[in-house]
Amino acid sequence: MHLTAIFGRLKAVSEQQQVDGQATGGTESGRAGSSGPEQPGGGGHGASGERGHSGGDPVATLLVLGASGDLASRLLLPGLARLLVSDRNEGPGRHEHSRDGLRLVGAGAEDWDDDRWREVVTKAFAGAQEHGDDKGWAAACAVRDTSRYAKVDVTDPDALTALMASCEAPVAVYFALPPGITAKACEKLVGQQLPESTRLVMEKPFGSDEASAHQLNEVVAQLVPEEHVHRVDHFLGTSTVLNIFGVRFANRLFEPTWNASHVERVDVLYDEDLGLEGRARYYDKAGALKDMIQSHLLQVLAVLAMDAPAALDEREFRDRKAQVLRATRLAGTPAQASRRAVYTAGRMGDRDLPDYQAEDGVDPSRQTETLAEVVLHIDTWRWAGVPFRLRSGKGLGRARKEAVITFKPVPHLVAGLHGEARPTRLRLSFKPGVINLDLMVNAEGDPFDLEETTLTAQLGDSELPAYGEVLAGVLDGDPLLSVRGDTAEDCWRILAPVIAAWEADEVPLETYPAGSDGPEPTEAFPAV
Ligand SMILES: O=P(O)(O)OC[C@H]1O[C@@H](O)[C@H](O)[C@@H](O)[C@@H]1O
Repeated sequence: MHLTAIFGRLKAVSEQQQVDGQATGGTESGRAGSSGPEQPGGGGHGASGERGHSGGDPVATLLVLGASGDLASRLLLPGLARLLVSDRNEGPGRHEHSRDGLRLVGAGAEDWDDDRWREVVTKAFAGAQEHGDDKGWAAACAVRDTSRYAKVDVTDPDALTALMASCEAPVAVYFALPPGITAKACEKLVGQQLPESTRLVMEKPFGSDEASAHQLNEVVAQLVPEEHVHRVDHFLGTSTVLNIFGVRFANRLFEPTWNASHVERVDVLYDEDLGLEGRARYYDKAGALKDMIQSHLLQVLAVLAMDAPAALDEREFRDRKAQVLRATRLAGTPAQASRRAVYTAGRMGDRDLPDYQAEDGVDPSRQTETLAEVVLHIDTWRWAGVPFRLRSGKGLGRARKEAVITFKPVPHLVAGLHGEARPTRLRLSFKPGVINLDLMVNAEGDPFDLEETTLTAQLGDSELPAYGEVLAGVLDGDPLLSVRGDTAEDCWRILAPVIAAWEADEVPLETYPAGSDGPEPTEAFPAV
């Protein structure tokens, strides 16, 4: 099922609840999303970001800082083009804002002119034409042809605010920049007058530990209200992650069993058959734990484990996610509940991968892991004692990207049924979008023998790629799918003991040949 379809169905409920909330004064309008002051003093933000409501004013200008970078050309601009050619302007979706008249401004340190920038935009937009009709493509072309470029030093607050002021408001400022530069640019903006209703869009990692994330939240809170901050986690924009809502909350079958009484364990796996792919400069400093688990997989865990929100609006949804993450902790000591490994030379598919530590740009003394696993517990009535294992690695033989919910065995197997009753497993595959339900049934031939079978539902292609979905939220002024400030801090807090133990070399760095299934399974880290 598509995200749009899910949202389409749930929208009516959400709107009704918002109406009810307004009528009864029931929206708790003082809830601060992040730590830090609730209403910033220094910035010139307007009051349009009403709390408890998804969606504010649609954005008039998308200002991309870091316009010449890889993120802009490879993900952002193609995602924008797909959004513009899609029929999302006309629903059924969460919002029905028209994006006619959207302005796109690229900015960066390069001495480019408008033509040079438009070449980049043209190239990045080209692939979207086949996904839309003539009207959609005309809308994308209009944005492309009116886009402009500005040279700017983003750490010069006067220059940056002057550029923002030259754009039609509301402006969404997308920091497609390394996190250190983004943080510096934000710090410099404190005390500056920002245009009305400015949105700030920031990529992962948000901070480098709990304290720095907290500090950055405090800086950002002085610039704009929390609802105007979009901390991007593109996994929240993938339809297959969002389809977890459909499975969980639109079926009577699963929700009553979605708890510690019936679930044995939950595994969230993101095994990639990719190597470094030229990203040593970034990846060797991050490693699998910070690159994937600290951000993406904890978000997936939150969506899998949260209580049902009353509505899919930013406050309800993000509150539910935050509750889960606040209750999440490592299931034991780092030595018991975390595992790290690095790939050695091997053959992955039809290519040879060198030893990770021999790759260009890798510093072997850093002991960076290319595979990380952690086991977490969620200390709530719903999940007490259930292990949630998160694992992600590169250089693996098989790309396996799925959440596996393993249910407990039946309490008693009826005498006379032969064979082993293996536990029911629900496997939600992120790529491709497939839902599998492994069940025991009576075998063909002998009706008293048991055998396992799998029911499979193939999910259709999503209308938008993840960055198209992320940008839809940004341009609609809806932070629903972005990470709230308190949650960004919690994700660092959860993994802090692991990071410290790995830095102190208290957990051995194991190895696995590239192209294999990773390190050998153990009791704490079993194969599923
Ligand atoms: O499968 P996707 O959508 O490309 O997401 C996975 C990627 O997510 C990125 O955020 C990580 O930096 C990459 O290392 C990873 O490969």
